[in-house]
Amino acid sequence: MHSEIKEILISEEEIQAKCKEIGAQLTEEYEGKFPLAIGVLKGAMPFMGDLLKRVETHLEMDFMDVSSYEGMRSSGEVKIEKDLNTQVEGRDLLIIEDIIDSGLTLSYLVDLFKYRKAKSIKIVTLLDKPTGRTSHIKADIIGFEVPDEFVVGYGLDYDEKYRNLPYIGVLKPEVYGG
Ligand SMILES: O=P(O)(O)OC[C@H]1O[C@H](OP(=O)(O)OP(=O)(O)O)[C@H](O)[C@@H]1O
Ligand code: HPA
Ligand SMILES: [Mg+2]
Repeated sequence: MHSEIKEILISEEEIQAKCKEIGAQLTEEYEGKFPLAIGVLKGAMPFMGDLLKRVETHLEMDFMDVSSYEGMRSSGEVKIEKDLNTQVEGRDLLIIEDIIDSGLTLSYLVDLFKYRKAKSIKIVTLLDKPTGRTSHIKADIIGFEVPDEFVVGYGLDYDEKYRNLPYIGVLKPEVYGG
Protein backbone atom coordinates (compact mmCIF):
# COMPACT_ATOMS: atom_id res chain seq x y z
CA MET A 1 0.00 0.00 0.00
CA HIS A 2 2.74 2.52 0.98
CA SER A 3 4.59 1.86 -2.29
CA GLU A 4 1.58 3.27 -4.19
CA ILE A 5 2.16 6.72 -2.65
CA LYS A 6 4.16 9.22 -4.72
CA GLU A 7 4.60 11.80 -1.96
CA ILE A 8 3.65 12.35 1.67
CA LEU A 9 2.18 15.84 2.02
CA ILE A 10 1.36 15.78 5.75
CA SER A 11 3.05 13.36 8.12
CA GLU A 12 1.48 11.38 10.94
CA GLU A 13 3.38 13.53 13.48
CA GLU A 14 2.12 16.78 11.95
CA ILE A 15 -1.47 15.50 12.01
CA GLN A 16 -1.25 14.41 15.66
CA ALA A 17 0.29 17.75 16.72
CA LYS A 18 -2.52 19.57 14.91
CA CYS A 19 -5.19 17.46 16.67
CA LYS A 20 -3.68 18.49 20.01
CA GLU A 21 -3.64 22.17 19.03
CA ILE A 22 -7.22 22.24 17.70
CA GLY A 23 -8.40 20.08 20.62
CA ALA A 24 -7.14 22.71 23.09
CA GLN A 25 -8.90 25.45 21.11
CA LEU A 26 -12.20 23.50 21.14
CA THR A 27 -11.87 22.80 24.87
CA GLU A 28 -11.87 26.55 25.51
CA GLU A 29 -14.64 27.25 23.04
CA TYR A 30 -17.08 24.61 24.27
CA GLU A 31 -16.43 24.56 28.02
CA GLY A 32 -19.85 24.20 29.73
CA LYS A 33 -21.80 24.04 26.43
CA PHE A 34 -22.19 20.28 25.75
CA PRO A 35 -21.93 20.57 21.95
CA LEU A 36 -23.01 17.88 19.49
CA ALA A 37 -19.95 16.79 17.49
CA ILE A 38 -21.04 15.46 14.10
CA GLY A 39 -18.65 13.28 12.13
CA VAL A 40 -19.26 13.15 8.39
CA LEU A 41 -18.70 9.53 7.42
CA LYS A 42 -16.73 7.90 6.22
CA GLY A 43 -13.85 10.27 5.63
CA ALA A 44 -13.92 12.12 8.97
CA MET A 45 -13.63 8.98 11.10
CA PRO A 46 -9.84 8.95 11.84
CA PHE A 47 -9.67 12.73 12.37
CA MET A 48 -12.75 12.75 14.60
CA GLY A 49 -11.29 10.00 16.79
CA ASP A 50 -7.90 11.65 17.24
CA LEU A 51 -9.27 15.19 17.59
CA LEU A 52 -11.99 14.54 20.14
CA LYS A 53 -9.58 12.67 22.43
CA ARG A 54 -7.91 16.08 22.80
CA VAL A 55 -11.08 17.96 23.75
CA GLU A 56 -11.26 18.08 27.52
CA THR A 57 -14.87 19.05 28.11
CA HIS A 58 -18.17 17.17 27.79
CA LEU A 59 -19.58 16.65 24.31
CA GLU A 60 -21.98 14.35 22.53
CA MET A 61 -21.04 12.48 19.34
CA ASP A 62 -23.17 11.52 16.39
CA PHE A 63 -22.53 10.59 12.77
CA MET A 64 -23.99 11.40 9.44
CA ASP A 65 -23.08 9.40 6.35
CA VAL A 66 -23.24 11.36 3.13
CA SER A 67 -21.50 10.72 -0.15
CA SER A 68 -21.08 12.53 -3.42
CA TYR A 69 -17.86 11.20 -4.90
CA GLU A 70 -17.45 8.52 -7.52
CA GLY A 71 -13.74 7.79 -7.94
CA MET A 72 -12.07 11.20 -8.10
CA ARG A 73 -15.08 13.24 -9.17
CA SER A 74 -17.95 14.84 -7.29
CA SER A 75 -21.27 13.72 -8.78
CA GLY A 76 -22.62 17.18 -7.91
CA GLU A 77 -25.30 15.58 -5.76
CA VAL A 78 -25.14 14.88 -2.02
CA LYS A 79 -26.85 11.72 -0.89
CA ILE A 80 -27.74 10.97 2.75
CA GLU A 81 -26.79 7.37 3.46
CA LYS A 82 -27.38 7.66 7.21
CA ASP A 83 -28.98 10.52 9.12
CA LEU A 84 -28.26 11.64 12.70
CA ASN A 85 -29.90 9.89 15.64
CA THR A 86 -29.97 13.16 17.58
CA GLN A 87 -32.24 16.22 17.37
CA VAL A 88 -30.20 19.30 16.49
CA GLU A 89 -32.77 21.97 17.40
CA GLY A 90 -31.25 24.36 19.94
CA ARG A 91 -27.89 22.57 19.98
CA ASP A 92 -24.38 23.91 19.41
CA LEU A 93 -23.08 21.83 16.50
CA LEU A 94 -19.49 21.07 15.61
CA ILE A 95 -19.27 19.48 12.16
CA ILE A 96 -16.08 17.48 11.68
CA GLU A 97 -14.77 16.88 8.16
CA ASP A 98 -11.64 15.44 6.60
CA ILE A 99 -11.63 17.80 3.60
CA ILE A 100 -13.49 20.68 2.01
CA ASP A 101 -12.99 20.51 -1.73
CA SER A 102 -15.89 21.78 -3.89
CA GLY A 103 -17.71 22.66 -0.65
CA LEU A 104 -20.86 20.92 -1.87
CA THR A 105 -21.09 18.41 1.02
CA LEU A 106 -20.77 21.05 3.70
CA SER A 107 -23.03 23.64 2.14
CA TYR A 108 -25.68 20.94 1.94
CA LEU A 109 -25.18 19.98 5.60
CA VAL A 110 -25.07 23.55 6.90
CA ASP A 111 -28.36 24.36 5.10
CA LEU A 112 -29.92 21.18 6.52
CA PHE A 113 -28.86 21.95 10.10
CA LYS A 114 -30.01 25.58 9.82
CA TYR A 115 -33.39 24.31 8.63
CA ARG A 116 -33.44 21.98 11.64
CA LYS A 117 -32.88 25.05 13.88
CA ALA A 118 -29.42 24.41 15.33
CA LYS A 119 -28.39 27.08 17.83
CA SER A 120 -24.89 27.43 16.37
CA ILE A 121 -22.89 25.64 13.67
CA LYS A 122 -19.12 25.46 13.53
CA ILE A 123 -17.05 23.56 10.99
CA VAL A 124 -13.67 22.00 11.68
CA THR A 125 -11.86 20.38 8.77
CA LEU A 126 -8.48 18.71 8.70
CA LEU A 127 -7.85 19.76 5.10
CA ASP A 128 -8.94 22.63 2.94
CA LYS A 129 -8.48 22.60 -0.84
CA PRO A 130 -9.54 26.17 -1.76
CA THR A 131 -8.81 25.69 -5.48
CA GLY A 132 -11.60 23.09 -5.71
CA ARG A 133 -14.35 25.37 -4.40
CA THR A 134 -17.60 25.77 -6.31
CA SER A 135 -19.91 26.37 -3.30
CA HIS A 136 -19.40 29.33 -1.01
CA ILE A 137 -18.42 27.70 2.26
CA LYS A 138 -15.65 28.40 4.79
CA ALA A 139 -14.54 26.35 7.76
CA ASP A 140 -14.14 27.96 11.17
CA ILE A 141 -11.05 25.87 11.90
CA ILE A 142 -8.70 24.43 9.26
CA GLY A 143 -5.86 22.02 9.97
CA PHE A 144 -3.91 22.27 6.73
CA GLU A 145 -4.33 23.71 3.27
CA VAL A 146 -3.64 21.25 0.44
CA PRO A 147 -2.75 21.95 -3.19
CA ASP A 148 -4.94 21.20 -6.19
CA GLU A 149 -4.25 17.45 -6.17
CA PHE A 150 -6.31 14.41 -5.27
CA VAL A 151 -5.12 13.42 -1.80
CA VAL A 152 -5.57 10.15 0.08
CA GLY A 153 -5.00 8.75 3.55
CA TYR A 154 -6.22 9.37 7.10
CA GLY A 155 -9.86 8.88 6.10
CA LEU A 156 -9.59 10.05 2.50
CA ASP A 157 -10.09 7.36 -0.11
CA TYR A 158 -9.61 6.58 -3.73
CA ASP A 159 -12.25 3.98 -4.63
CA GLU A 160 -12.59 3.10 -0.91
CA LYS A 161 -8.86 2.37 -0.48
CA TYR A 162 -6.12 4.22 1.48
CA ARG A 163 -8.39 5.49 4.28
CA ASN A 164 -6.25 3.57 6.78
CA LEU A 165 -2.98 5.34 5.96
CA PRO A 166 -1.77 7.36 8.98
CA TYR A 167 -0.65 10.29 6.79
CA ILE A 168 -1.93 12.38 3.85
CA GLY A 169 -0.33 11.66 0.51
CA VAL A 170 -0.66 11.74 -3.25
CA LEU A 171 -0.94 8.57 -5.32
CA LYS A 172 1.43 7.61 -8.07
CA PRO A 173 -0.31 8.39 -11.38
CA GLU A 174 -0.20 4.75 -12.52
CA VAL A 175 -2.50 3.77 -9.60
CA TYR A 176 -5.45 5.60 -11.11
CA GLY A 177 -4.31 5.11 -14.66
CA GLY A 178 -3.26 8.74 -15.08
O1 LIG B 1 -16.23 19.55 -0.62
P1 LIG B 1 -16.67 18.35 -1.40
O2 LIG B 1 -16.29 18.45 -2.86
O3 LIG B 1 -18.10 18.01 -1.21
O4 LIG B 1 -15.79 17.10 -0.91
C1 LIG B 1 -15.57 16.77 0.42
C2 LIG B 1 -16.32 15.54 0.83
O5 LIG B 1 -16.03 14.47 -0.07
C3 LIG B 1 -15.53 13.34 0.63
O6 LIG B 1 -16.55 12.49 0.99
P2 LIG B 1 -17.27 11.44 0.01
O7 LIG B 1 -18.53 12.04 -0.49
O8 LIG B 1 -16.29 10.93 -1.00
O9 LIG B 1 -17.64 10.27 1.03
P3 LIG B 1 -16.64 9.49 2.00
O10 LIG B 1 -16.33 10.42 3.12
O11 LIG B 1 -17.42 8.31 2.44
O12 LIG B 1 -15.40 9.14 1.19
C4 LIG B 1 -14.92 13.96 1.87
O13 LIG B 1 -14.87 13.01 2.92
C5 LIG B 1 -15.83 15.10 2.19
O14 LIG B 1 -16.94 14.69 2.96
O1 HPA C 1 -8.71 15.15 -2.73
C1 HPA C 1 -9.58 14.34 -2.31
N1 HPA C 1 -9.25 13.06 -1.96
C2 HPA C 1 -10.16 12.15 -1.50
N2 HPA C 1 -11.45 12.41 -1.36
C3 HPA C 1 -11.85 13.67 -1.69
N3 HPA C 1 -13.09 14.18 -1.64
C4 HPA C 1 -12.99 15.44 -2.05
N4 HPA C 1 -11.71 15.75 -2.39
C5 HPA C 1 -10.98 14.65 -2.16
MG1 LIG D 1 -14.45 9.98 -0.50
